[in-house]
Amino acid sequence: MLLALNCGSSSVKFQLYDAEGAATDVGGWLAAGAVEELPDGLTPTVVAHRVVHGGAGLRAATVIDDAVLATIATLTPLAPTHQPAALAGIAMARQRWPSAVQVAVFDTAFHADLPPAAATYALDAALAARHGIRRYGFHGISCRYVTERAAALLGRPVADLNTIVLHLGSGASATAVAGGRSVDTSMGLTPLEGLVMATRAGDLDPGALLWLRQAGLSDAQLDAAVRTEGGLLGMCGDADMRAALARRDAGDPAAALALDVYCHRLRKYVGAYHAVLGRLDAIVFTAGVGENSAAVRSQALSGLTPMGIAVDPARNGAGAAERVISPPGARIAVCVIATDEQQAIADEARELLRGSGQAR
Ligand SMILES: Nc1ncnc2c1ncn2[C@@H]1O[C@H](COP(=O)(O)OP(=O)(O)O)[C@@H](O)[C@H]1O
Ligand SMILES: CC(=O)OP(=O)(O)O
Ligand SMILES: [Mg+2]
Repeated sequence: MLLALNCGSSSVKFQLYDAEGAATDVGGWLAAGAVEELPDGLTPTVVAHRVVHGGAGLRAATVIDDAVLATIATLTPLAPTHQPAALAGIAMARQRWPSAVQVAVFDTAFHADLPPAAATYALDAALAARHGIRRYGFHGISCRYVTERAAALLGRPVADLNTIVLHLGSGASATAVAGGRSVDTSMGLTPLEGLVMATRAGDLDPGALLWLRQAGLSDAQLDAAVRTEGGLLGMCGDADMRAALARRDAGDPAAALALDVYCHRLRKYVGAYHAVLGRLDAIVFTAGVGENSAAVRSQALSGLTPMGIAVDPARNGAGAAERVISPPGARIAVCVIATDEQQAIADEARELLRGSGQAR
């Protein structure tokens, strides 16, 4: 039995898989931090954990030993919303199932081979190297999974497909995937860069932080401004997209502006990544907002018909978990694909253990 554990910023998602790799009926989610409340009676032989940041040292899924654990812990300052939850999950699992193999599966791994032109920040090279400042990228577990599912849906090999993945959950990111490889992604050194998120600001002039520091904000206040009190929450008072949409539809101008900023940022990344890829075959919407909000999907891609990108209003309404929502015959397929990070974590762990002969 393999237990996949996804200790996230807003929840703990878990799923148990049998020896054949099929999901059992033991699975669900708990509130963030409630990892101790996993059901009794579980006896996994493998526990596979989602770890958001692997840094430069952990570039692929790996069995967790003390050295790996120490490396994961050193990356906490670069992902303070996520890394402590993963460490707590690993500590709990090691204590509760001491003979199980613990595996870490990294959000950064899918982006480990980003082209240098996309991974490098234009800083003093020695400074950047000394402090490990480069683009790592996140949501890679989800990106890889939905890219493969989209290729299957469209009946084309992953290797032939150029895709933009829009993972829109609490955290949100855009990724350009060329033939199954990540070639650019909007999150960077940390999961703060890029799109507008529930409470994270995303792209910001670094001068704004310097200016706010000049104005007397403390380190903790600067952190809050961009990580926990920005994004949708900061602009309109609601972090939850459903609430923001309801407020906009009821005529709240702050919510309307927040939605406009959110969708404008998305549209800008779609255009940028179309240029990065040259030829674009598919755009994939996934995660809580991407899977469930027809309003965000249509607003984000509005006005792009001259680029061959359109959403069919009838298809954009509720429908199958994996479906095409562009008009029939469109040059660029727009898809909705429900992500399944637990399944992807389980698959990657099983692949690793099969390779090292530890599968069971
Ligand atoms: N029907 C919906 N319409 C709009 N947003 C939705 C809907 N359902 C869920 N969401 C949004 O999805 C987000 C959470 O996405 P999810 O992928 O579960 O996040 P995470 O795993 O990062 O915590 C929340 O902001 C929530 O408002
Ligand atoms: C990396 C990241 O931001 O993850 P999440 O969207 O689950 O917060
Ligand atoms: Mg998530």
